[in-house]
Amino acid sequence: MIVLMDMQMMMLDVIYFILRGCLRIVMRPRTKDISGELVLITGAGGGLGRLFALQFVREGAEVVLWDMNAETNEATAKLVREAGGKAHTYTVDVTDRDTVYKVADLVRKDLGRDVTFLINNAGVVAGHRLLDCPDDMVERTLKVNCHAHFWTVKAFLPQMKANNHGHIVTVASVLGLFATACVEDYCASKFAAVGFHESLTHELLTEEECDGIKTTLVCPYLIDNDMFEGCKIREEAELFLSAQDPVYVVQQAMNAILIDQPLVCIPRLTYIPYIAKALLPWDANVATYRFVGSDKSMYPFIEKKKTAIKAA
Ligand SMILES: NC(=O)C1=CN([C@@H]2O[C@H](COP(=O)(O)OP(=O)(O)OC[C@H]3O[C@@H](n4cnc5c(N)ncnc54)[C@H](OP(=O)(O)O)[C@@H]3O)[C@@H](O)[C@H]2O)C=CC1
Ligand SMILES: CC1=C(/C=C/C(C)=C/C=C/C(C)=C/C=O)C(C)(C)CCC1
Repeated sequence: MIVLMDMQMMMLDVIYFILRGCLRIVMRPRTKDISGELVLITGAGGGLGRLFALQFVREGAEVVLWDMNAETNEATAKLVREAGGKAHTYTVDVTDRDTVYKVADLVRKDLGRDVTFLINNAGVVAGHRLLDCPDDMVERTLKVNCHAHFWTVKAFLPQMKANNHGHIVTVASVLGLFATACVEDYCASKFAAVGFHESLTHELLTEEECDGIKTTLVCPYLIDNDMFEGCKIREEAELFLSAQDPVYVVQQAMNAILIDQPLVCIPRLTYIPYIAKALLPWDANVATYRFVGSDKSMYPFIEKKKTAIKAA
């Protein structure tokens, strides 16, 4: 009897959330006010990290910038200050667990307050085919794109839990939802980051005293910057799915964060291959990947990397 009542409640919930999801497509929910929040961004010296810093400051937040490159990190801080915001820089290699914990304590001591938003954005890719990829590069990708998320979340979640307030953002990739050839290190690390993020989200949902801590998984498609320079799908397909403007990607991610959206794929078209992967037979997916030229999309990227290494 109880199971039937539970099932009825569950079905009502499912219908309610589907309808709410549809309504949200046409009517944007109210955004939350993040003025005064303390936002920590990893990989803040780079493309998306820097843009995230500027967007958060525009929304009235204060930013803590972590990057292993002190120079580029300072350059981000300078831009933030020129925009009228407050920025605090720390040189941190996020793969170094002890440093992450030590600097997390230092941030709390220096600023006298808790980090409320954590943006796990730092990311790398080896850019070699599997058999040409040095082992230490494989390890580095997994450490930066996945392991580091464990260390930063373990460092800041206790403060968020104590206040029942916070937001954890994982910048993953569409390559954490479906894969393509020749980026094994990257896909493995991003699939792992997605798994970590989802499990963490479920853990927070099961703990009542954590209902004030939100999570957002950001999965962008190829971005028009240096990281995957050369990556290309079939020309005709590029008319529908081109490399994304980094500013647009960060704006879309911010929109999702501000309405506590759990997952955002950028652009929206990339939800289709994600769903198709689960629904279609493997070979049917392979046929579509071949048709749009995504099976060999990394070849020119890897060639470019090789040429750059030879030239250096
Ligand atoms: N570019 C793309 O096409 C896409 C990127 N993404 C993801 O978006 C995120 C941001 O990428 P994007 O801005 O394009 O890349 P960038 O290379 O421009 O930025 C990444 C930043 O992370 C820093 N970083 C790397 N390793 C560490 C480390 N161990 N500790 C601290 N900081 C580190 C880099 O420093 P340094 O410059 O010194 O190496 C750099 O400043 C990444 O997670 C990436 O995987 C997702 C989808 C597409
Ligand atoms: C595999 C695949 C595609 C191509 C994906 C590519 C080329 C993604 C590149 C993403 C990058 C570089 C992400 C970085 O984090 C399409 C065209 C969507 C069609 C469906 C399958």
